[in-house]
Amino acid sequence: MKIFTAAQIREADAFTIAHEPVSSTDLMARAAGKCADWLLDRFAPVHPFFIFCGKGNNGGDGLVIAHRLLEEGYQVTACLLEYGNKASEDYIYYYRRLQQQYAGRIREIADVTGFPELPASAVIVDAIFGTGLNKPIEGWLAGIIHKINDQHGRHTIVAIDMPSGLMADASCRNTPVIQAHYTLSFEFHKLAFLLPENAALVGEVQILPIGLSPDYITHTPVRYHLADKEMMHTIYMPRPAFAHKGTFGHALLVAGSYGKMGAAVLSAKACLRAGVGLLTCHIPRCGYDIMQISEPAAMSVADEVHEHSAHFHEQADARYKTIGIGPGLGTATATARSFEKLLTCYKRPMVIDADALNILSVYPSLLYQVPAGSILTPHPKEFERLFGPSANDFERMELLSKQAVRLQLYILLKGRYTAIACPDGAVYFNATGNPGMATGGSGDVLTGILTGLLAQDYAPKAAVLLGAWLHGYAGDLAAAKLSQEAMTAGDIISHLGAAFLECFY
Ligand SMILES: NC(=O)C1=CN([C@@H]2O[C@H](COP(=O)(O)OP(=O)(O)OC[C@H]3O[C@@H](n4cnc5c(N)ncnc54)[C@H](OP(=O)(O)O)[C@@H]3O)[C@@H](O)[C@H]2O)[C@@H](O)CC1
Ligand SMILES: [K+]
Repeated sequence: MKIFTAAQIREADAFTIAHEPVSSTDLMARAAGKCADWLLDRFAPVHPFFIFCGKGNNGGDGLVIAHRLLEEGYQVTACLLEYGNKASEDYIYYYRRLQQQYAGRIREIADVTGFPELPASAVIVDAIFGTGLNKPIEGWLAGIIHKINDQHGRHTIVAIDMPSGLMADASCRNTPVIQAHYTLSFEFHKLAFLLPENAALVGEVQILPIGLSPDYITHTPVRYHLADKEMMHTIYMPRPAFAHKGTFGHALLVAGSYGKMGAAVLSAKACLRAGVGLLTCHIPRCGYDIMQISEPAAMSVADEVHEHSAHFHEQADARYKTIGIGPGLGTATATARSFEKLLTCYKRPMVIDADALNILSVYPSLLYQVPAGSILTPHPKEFERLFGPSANDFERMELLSKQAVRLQLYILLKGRYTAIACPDGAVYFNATGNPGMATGGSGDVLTGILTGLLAQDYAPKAAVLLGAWLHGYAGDLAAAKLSQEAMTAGDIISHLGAAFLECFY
């Protein structure tokens, strides 16, 4: 699914009205009607509704919703905020209709003292500002936003299109924004919904299709995308019937050090479960028995050094389709040196994670040696160590995309919506996964999966999109069976098979 900017959403709106048989008032009726359907489905008539409307088209949506709920016999107060702006044409149209039939249900509010007393079990609908917000909310309107937020623990707050005060494409940190329990948004996700800094503001997001022009949607280029199942079906490659283990590549995993062999084992198991043909693990001498016993399907090569690996560059030759490096590796100087040498001799796309990323952040010039098309998988702290801090999440997304272009790498930034930046600057968000995966070893599993997919000849972009999707999907299956609390990284691996089956069989 494409993620459009606020300006593009306005364009899509205008394009639809110009090219499809729908007027602007009808499109508003359709969009707001979808919200009303959702509200009617969710809340019984015992809930009194307070619908706060601004004077643009978001407010117009609020008026349509108010009218519809009144028609259905609900108790509704339409709270119209009179802040001096000229109302939009569609707002005026639906205001007149409401005024004609339900004048008694309209309440005009011109300052904070006009904020209504809310009875128990009231539902607040926020239709104050949507994509047209062009500056932070100030003055008494900000007071209304605070008053609504004060009700967050007592009443359900449903935002229409966006929580008022939030901008689709820019940070609103430290400005007044509605804290919604639900956001009912039209047709597309907005970038703002996918960034951690807004997690407490948007609540649960419902995307409601409103029939915007498919022509516009298909032909308008965007930077941001939300990965979906449909996309995975175009990526997944079923196995040929006459396949043998040579068909699915030989991967080298460079991982583990004294006290951190678990990371190497998890990564190896995940790589095998992702379908690699053959796997060799380069591990420190101390980890040899551990790996051999924990994962008999993997071959092991022990380093000369006991506690960490320092000679893996000697291994890295054309036998290996790809290399996954980093989980539990440690950052000993000898390890860093071996990594540096590996980067001069091995030129295929590889997967770089954890301590291998930490080595890159200590020796940033090595970043330029990383083979084009490789996949880096930092969490936010590792990302900051590599590329520096950002003032907010929007700037971090810019930086992510810029660095992927500059270095010609895939950079996967872990999070609730993991963001994957590509060498052409495009960024894909992954929506699978859950907070149960915020647990030690989860990243090592991802490295194993990505390495396994690259070895099977998935192109790096396909591998990183499919790998992130499967990792999250398996995590969701594990959480459904075991709970988010009780699941461990190993459970992600043991649900990978079910994830493949559910998604592709
Ligand atoms: N996408 C679609 O296809 C569809 C979209 N629809 C709906 O339209 C919504 C977008 O409508 P919109 O463009 O009229 O903008 P909206 O957010 O209502 O506000 C604009 C008003 O706010 C004002 N204003 C701005 N900032 C301000 C501030 N800080 N403090 C005070 N005032 C401020 C601004 O004034 P200005 O600064 O321009 O003078 C203007 O008066 C969209 O979110 C969705 O709900 C559906 O109905 C149909 C299908
Ligand atoms: K709103």
